[in-house]
Amino acid sequence: MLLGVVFRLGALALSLLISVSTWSNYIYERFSTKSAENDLLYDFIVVGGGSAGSTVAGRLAQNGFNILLLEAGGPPPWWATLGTIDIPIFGPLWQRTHLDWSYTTVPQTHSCGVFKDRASLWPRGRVLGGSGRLNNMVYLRGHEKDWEKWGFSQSSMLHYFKKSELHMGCYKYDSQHHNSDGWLPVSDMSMTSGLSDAVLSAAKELGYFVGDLNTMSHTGFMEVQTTTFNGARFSADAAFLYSGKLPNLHVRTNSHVSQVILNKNNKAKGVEFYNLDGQQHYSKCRHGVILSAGAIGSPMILLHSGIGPAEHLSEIGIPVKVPSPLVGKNLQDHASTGSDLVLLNSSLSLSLPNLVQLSSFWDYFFMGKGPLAHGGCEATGLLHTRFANPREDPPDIQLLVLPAGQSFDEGSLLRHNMGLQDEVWDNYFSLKTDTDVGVTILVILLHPWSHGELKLKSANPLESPLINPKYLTDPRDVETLIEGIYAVKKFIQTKAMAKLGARLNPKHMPGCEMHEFDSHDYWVCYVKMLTYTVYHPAGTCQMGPERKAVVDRSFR
Ligand SMILES: Cc1cc2nc3c(=O)[nH]c(=O)nc-3n(C[C@H](O)[C@H](O)[C@H](O)COP(=O)(O)OP(=O)(O)OC[C@H]3O[C@@H](n4cnc5c(N)ncnc54)[C@H](O)[C@@H]3O)c2cc1C
Repeated sequence: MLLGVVFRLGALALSLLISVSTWSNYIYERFSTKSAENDLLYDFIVVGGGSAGSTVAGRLAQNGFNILLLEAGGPPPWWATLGTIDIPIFGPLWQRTHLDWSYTTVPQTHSCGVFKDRASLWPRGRVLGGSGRLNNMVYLRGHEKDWEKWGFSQSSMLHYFKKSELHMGCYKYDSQHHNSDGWLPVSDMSMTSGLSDAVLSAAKELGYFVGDLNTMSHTGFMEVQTTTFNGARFSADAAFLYSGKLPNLHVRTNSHVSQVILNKNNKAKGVEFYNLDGQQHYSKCRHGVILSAGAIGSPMILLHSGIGPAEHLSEIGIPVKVPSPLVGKNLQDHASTGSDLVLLNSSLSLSLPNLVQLSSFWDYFFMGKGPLAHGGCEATGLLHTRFANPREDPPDIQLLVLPAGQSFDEGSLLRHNMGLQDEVWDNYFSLKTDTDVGVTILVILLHPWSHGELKLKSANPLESPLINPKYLTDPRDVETLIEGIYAVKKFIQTKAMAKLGARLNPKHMPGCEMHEFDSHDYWVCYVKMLTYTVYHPAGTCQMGPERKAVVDRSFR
């Protein structure tokens, strides 16, 4: 209880710091003199300075192009120079602050039953570095079968992964798959709780491959690799925007792009954007506008530019310039389930008491390790369930091992970040004895059959859109998640996990009391109640050869 209060006070102090920084940022942007972009002609305008935009802007600038990067959020706040924003374990603290777009989906009909209004809260970074400044930093490349399905070879993808990588972990001498002179640091965990060791031993017991999954050809398990340096978060802006001297790269923050300006032949010739003070600006480009505003921001900009499904645009009063029926469609997210599903009777070295100790701050700031350097996830696995063919299909389930669950912070922050109903917190997550430790082997659906959509609410470019992921509307997704839960059950029956006293959380998920615990019907109900996002929305600017697709295979 006391620790919960300490954690809450800490969170409050940080929120105050964030508010002060918002205002100082505003005052700086409002009153400082800016160069007049209106008069400049850039080679490319890159919209969105997140993981993708920072990379593409940095690379193009490195190749001599004159680049304008426009980011709606601010630069990392001034207190970030103290290193606070990059402390891995603090990631969840920045959600629902001004660094986050704080989206909420529409109520879900087949999922998310335990969340307020049956909605899923979707954090997305609104700051230079984008969602890479809020994320869990797990570095896991796509599987070769995924790339093949999209028509890219593993070898060409490997070339680019290696090019960007500065591998500092135990695989740095594996030059076939890793590289040590790129710009993006990839490190091993500097601290684990003991859970990943048990899970990896259990994986061996069960006959899974245990080793490097970033070769892109394996299924099996590994301890996670993270985009960190010396224990601290290293987002793409840090890697690609500041790593070289790039005078031809102009980064402009607090600039919300509302639309792409098209010439009479429908060729992009520039963008319209708004500053914090609501002033409208324009910038022009010679070769093109690159939209990298994320799976929410990019389709929004297209729709506001009059590029999208004609009927939807007419409905909200935006003149149709280029009918493109799939803009905003095909929304896919990795749905997941299983938080606090496993109970241990042994304590782990990552716990709230360890986190708030002075020695943890010492370890982090002076040694680059300790509980503060923990990004939340420790080990991961890629599996084929009985619904996927290992010879032809990519893995359909990912397991992500977290030595914590919703109950970790005693209800102070994480449950609010998720929008969990209070009664569900009280009746399921908060009830634990002194000996029980709730941990998570999150079951993640890698290839959802259920596809959703994004639509605009109005013609106001600053208004949040309607986001409907339609989680679990296709029953095959429910069955695949249940197969993942069965895999978790096999793990907790291993000798390695028995040593920690691992067992299934015996409590009924609220709303599923009518089903016999551990029956198939119970799990159907469970996954429909406890459906999490793992924050990977994608697909809203669908790529494809068909004329209907939003972009072609060169992303044009
Ligand atoms: C909490 C969380 C945990 C995650 N954990 C992991 C993980 O461990 N491993 C992993 O690989 N992935 C993880 N992800 C996902 C990963 O961070 C994203 O897939 C990735 O950052 C997406 O990159 P992006 O460039 O497409 O979008 P973003 O990084 O979100 O960047 C988009 C940028 O565009 C800006 N923008 C949006 N609209 C406009 C506009 N109109 N004008 C100007 N700028 C605009 C935004 O402010 C933002 O900076 C996580 C995400 C979250 C939120």
